[in-house]
Amino acid sequence: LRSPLSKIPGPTVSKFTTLVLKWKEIHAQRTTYVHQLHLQYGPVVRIAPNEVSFTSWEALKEIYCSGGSGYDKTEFYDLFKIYGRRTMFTTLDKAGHAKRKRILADRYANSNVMKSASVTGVQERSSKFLRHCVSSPGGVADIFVTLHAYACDCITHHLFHPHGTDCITNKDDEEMMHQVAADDSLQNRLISHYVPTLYRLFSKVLYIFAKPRETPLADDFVLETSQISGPASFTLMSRFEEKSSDLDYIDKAAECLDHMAAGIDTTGDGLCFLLWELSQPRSLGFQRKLADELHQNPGIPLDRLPYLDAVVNEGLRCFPPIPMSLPRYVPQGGRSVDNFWLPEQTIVSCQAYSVHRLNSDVFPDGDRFNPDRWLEQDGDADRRRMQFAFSNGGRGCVGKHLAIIEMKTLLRDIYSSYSTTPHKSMKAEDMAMSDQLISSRPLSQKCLLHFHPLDVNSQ
Ligand code: HEM
Repeated sequence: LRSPLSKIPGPTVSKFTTLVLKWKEIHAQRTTYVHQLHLQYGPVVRIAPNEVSFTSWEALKEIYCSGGSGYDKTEFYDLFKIYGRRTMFTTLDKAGHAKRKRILADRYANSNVMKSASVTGVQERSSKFLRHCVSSPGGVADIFVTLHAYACDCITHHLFHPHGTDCITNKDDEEMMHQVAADDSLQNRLISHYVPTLYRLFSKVLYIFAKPRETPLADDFVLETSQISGPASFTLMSRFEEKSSDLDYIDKAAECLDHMAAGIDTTGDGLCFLLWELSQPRSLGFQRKLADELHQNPGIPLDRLPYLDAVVNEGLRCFPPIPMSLPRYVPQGGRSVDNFWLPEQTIVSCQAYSVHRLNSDVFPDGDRFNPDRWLEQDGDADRRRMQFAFSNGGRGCVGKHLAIIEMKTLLRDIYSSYSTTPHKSMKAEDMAMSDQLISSRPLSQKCLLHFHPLDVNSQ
């Protein structure tokens, strides 16, 4: 009550306990709970005794960009350690993170991602995705699963080519991909994080009710594949061969598995929500505009298609695959964020879902899917800096360029030749957002779409 945080708006319960927030987390509803609090209390909300959530650009810049990579991460990221090791994603402090990033970032730079061998690999996998969907019985495909397969094939291509997966057609690879993507360990992992002693004592009992994360097939795949020499020169593995003295064998495998996990659900679910939205009757006009742009510009490079760019940006704005808070600690000495003084070690964060919907000066009518907003010259710079789907600053997504190429290639392939509509069995609730540990997926874990061939001549 006497903490400097007592002046921050928020529900009374936040002054006394973290229990309500934890309850919402365990029930996969953290993002919508925090969003409701922002709607009620404004851009700065105390969500727990030692935790504050923000939505403004000033706060976002301070927390994630100050000093280059913003404030240090909290122990929440310990939950994502792999083989007991810290990866670039799970390194908490600035110095450790910068050291690891110097080794890895090169292979995710746009100039490397855009190399012909890299782009051709994505293109082949996108064509395979489309062939698979349109040859499904009645032209109806469950894109939720197939998009994960596509994303897995693309990321493993970038990590290991020519030893990547073929989840779209190979059942064993698909099963391995499921272990990484269909993760139902939310409750188990949160309990291990919040009550570690209890967890150690009762983990066997807990196992019956809440499964831990187990990925034996993916572990084997990565441990084996990351030892094969002679990978293609654009891959992360080839970078590891160049820098072989900097990381040991387990560290390299941990990074690879981490990038697989980071690249499957995010790109897969982001595309899933976007294709679902484009298929709705309310969005068919946007789908038509996209198809028109693609027909009028055959063979034009992906980065010169403004409507395609607008559709991808609007998809990521409305349905950010990581919609929830990215927690950081206020550094030593405390800081002022959005005009509130916060003592050191206060947990602060922004969540993309709220940043994208509540800054109405930048995104008017923020709940509405409207790609056209990205075509307006006015406010363009503000919109792009508030695009928080990949986070911002030095700890923003390293896989951003790869993810964007995957998304644009697939959208171009689909809407150049097909239109999509939802299957009649699908309901809006099926596609409600279900929070996982850090990302969010469609509640029903299925998304059935009809693929209708376009009559190109009548266009
Ligand atoms: C649409 C797709 C994607 C979205 C929306 C996305 C989003 C994000 C976000 C929000 C972060 C910051 C997380 C945090 O601070 O806690 C992040 C970090 C990261 N992402 Fe992505 N991501 C996507 C695809 C990918 C892909 C394809 C890869 C493959 C390598 C990848 C690898 C990573 C890694 C390694 C980090 C940690 C970066 C660091 O700490 O420096 N992501 N991503």
